[in-house]
Amino acid sequence: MSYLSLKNVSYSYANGYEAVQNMNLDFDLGESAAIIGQNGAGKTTAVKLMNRLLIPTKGEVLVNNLSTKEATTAEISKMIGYVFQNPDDQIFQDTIYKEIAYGLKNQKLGSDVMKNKVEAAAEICGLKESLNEHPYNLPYSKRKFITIAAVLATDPNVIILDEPTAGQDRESTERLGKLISHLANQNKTVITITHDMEFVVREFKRVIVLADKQKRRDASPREIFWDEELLRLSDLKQPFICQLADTLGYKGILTIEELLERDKNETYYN
Ligand SMILES: Nc1ncnc2c1ncn2[C@@H]1O[C@H](COP(=O)(O)OP(=O)(O)OP(=O)(O)O)[C@@H](O)[C@H]1O
Repeated sequence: MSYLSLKNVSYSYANGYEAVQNMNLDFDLGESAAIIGQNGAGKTTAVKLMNRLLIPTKGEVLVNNLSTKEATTAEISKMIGYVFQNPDDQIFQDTIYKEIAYGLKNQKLGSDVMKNKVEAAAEICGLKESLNEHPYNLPYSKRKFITIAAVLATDPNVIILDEPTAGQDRESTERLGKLISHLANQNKTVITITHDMEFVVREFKRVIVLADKQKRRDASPREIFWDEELLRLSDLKQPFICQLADTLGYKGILTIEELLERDKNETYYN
């Protein structure tokens, strides 16, 4: 039994527009995945169904065997943390400390325990030195880490990140990669929506492609990024290294190391 399951899930918005159609997905604990797809494919709608921000119109979402139709939002958000695409939709406290601590308020923790949890989440997000600052004193890229820290502090088993690399420089993108590995080592599940294909190749072993409201494929990055028909039908592009390898006539390459190795062997044998 998977920890998180979408079973034949469809969702229509109030205006009648169906954004997710008959979707089936399963996630075990410790299993991370990237969700990719064109704008409007239904990615954000799908993840909002996972944490009960939306409730399926048809089908069922089960979290640890509990249907989101029967659970409260508070029950589900203890298990599934969601980091919004835009941090400014999530930040409303006047210090970073208070922002990270906010989700812990109902847990009736002693102030020392609370402080330890806030500091641990801040540390991993590179914010430990800024806890007394106003969130808006920090640039957008760091504000995104404030919202990640606020979710991590509540210690959910599943963390959903919506476009985490958007607006991030290389250093912050590397920090995100380390964070995802760290969470996987703690048996957490990280589900990341992204348009950043290089990030997908570096950080994920499982990729889910959504197109036109539906799941098109759920496979490894190599299978996804060398499935030319899938990419064409889903209007997706290969990562740059795959494109370069393709131009050189090498199929199935995913990383620069693999490309250099293949090129060395070809040169050697020729
Ligand atoms: N509140 C809403 N009411 C009606 N339609 C909506 C609403 N929110 C989203 N949609 C529509 O549902 C479809 C799927 O939107 P969704 O945000 O899930 O796509 P997405 O794959 O996350 O896209 P993006 O990459 O642009 O964030 C889009 O056509 C969008 O316009």
